Amino acid sequence: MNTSVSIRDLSLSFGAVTVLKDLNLDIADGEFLVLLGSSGCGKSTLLNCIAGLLDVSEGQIFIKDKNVTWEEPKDRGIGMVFQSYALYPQMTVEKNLSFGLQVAKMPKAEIDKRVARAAEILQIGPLLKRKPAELSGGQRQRVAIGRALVRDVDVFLFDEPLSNLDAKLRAELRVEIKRLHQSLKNTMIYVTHDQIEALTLADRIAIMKSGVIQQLDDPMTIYNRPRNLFVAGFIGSPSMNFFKGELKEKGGSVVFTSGGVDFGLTGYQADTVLTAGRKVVLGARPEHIAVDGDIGPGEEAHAAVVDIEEPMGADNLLWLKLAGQVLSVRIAGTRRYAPGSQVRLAFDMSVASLFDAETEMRL
Ligand SMILES: Nc1ncnc2c1ncn2[C@@H]1O[C@H](COP(=O)(O)OP(=O)(O)OP(=O)(O)O)[C@@H](O)[C@H]1O
Repeated sequence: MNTSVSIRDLSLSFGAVTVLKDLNLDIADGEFLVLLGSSGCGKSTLLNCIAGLLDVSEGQIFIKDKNVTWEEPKDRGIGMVFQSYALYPQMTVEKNLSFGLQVAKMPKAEIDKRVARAAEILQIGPLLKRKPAELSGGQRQRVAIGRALVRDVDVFLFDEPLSNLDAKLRAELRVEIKRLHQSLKNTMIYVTHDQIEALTLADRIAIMKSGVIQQLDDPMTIYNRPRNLFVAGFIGSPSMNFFKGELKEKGGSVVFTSGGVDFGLTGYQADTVLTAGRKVVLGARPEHIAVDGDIGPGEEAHAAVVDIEEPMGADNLLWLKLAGQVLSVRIAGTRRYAPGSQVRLAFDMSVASLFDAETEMRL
């Protein structure tokens, strides 16, 4: 791979607290990489190390094959977009865009060209004479992106750029950022705790927990083949269903058993040999369980009872009881079930996940 950013054995501690430990990560030229994790997992710290806003304790950072570990932020070829916009309040939008270039003594004609191009790409031309206070949150964030854009950087760094916006605007700007990446093809590293942003924007997602990357893969692999229980539970809304149980021998093959109910594992794509006696957790996403009429001929089905339903327009989320456990199943919004209804359920094991109960790793 043609590497744009390379992080080697990076560690960072604040006093006695180690936030990042021996972290390695290669980001390809033109890639959209999302750092995803809950609050405090170290994703902003990692981004700030790449930006040069924090000194690393150990390790090295390369951008375009150049060791930038101890370079000033301005010399790294990066542009950063923050959650808080960080615009100069007393300057017009135009001045906010051009100021950095003027300080760098760029010729006026070139500055004008770049500002005009950024304004066109981000559709902020009519706002150039306004000050930040006269803009909406979404417009301010466009200006903040424009400020990185005019600098013509190799790598864009985004730190939760959409967090301060309301849900509708967030969805709109998410699409714009994706469009921006498709047209510019720059390397982009994007920090978020929002799994929808991660799944929709990323070429690859690095999911972090306690300063350690848990899985680095394309969104569909992360969604369909989570490496461990943490990733499986973090990605997906509504969450994946988890059943505690164990593997057992039945009629010459290994099945999963839980609460006295046996589930055949036909179609399961195991990474390791499945051995009877092992304590495991079965994970099944709500849309990977078929109900009644959706069950194919000859498919193994189990009796369950509807507890409640949550109609959401396009989808209906059924909460059911099976083998003494509660699970959720997503069906079409037009299909309705009264509480107490008896239904049949079939699990699609080809897209299910099995985890070792002790190590929590995928089997
Ligand atoms: N200057 C600092 N001094 C001490 N600890 C810090 C400092 N900055 C961050 N930390 C700690 O480092 C850990 C990682 O912080 P970081 O901001 O990278 O997390 P994050 O995943 O980006 O979370 P958030 O989404 O809340 O910003 C946290 O436990 C935080 O308390």
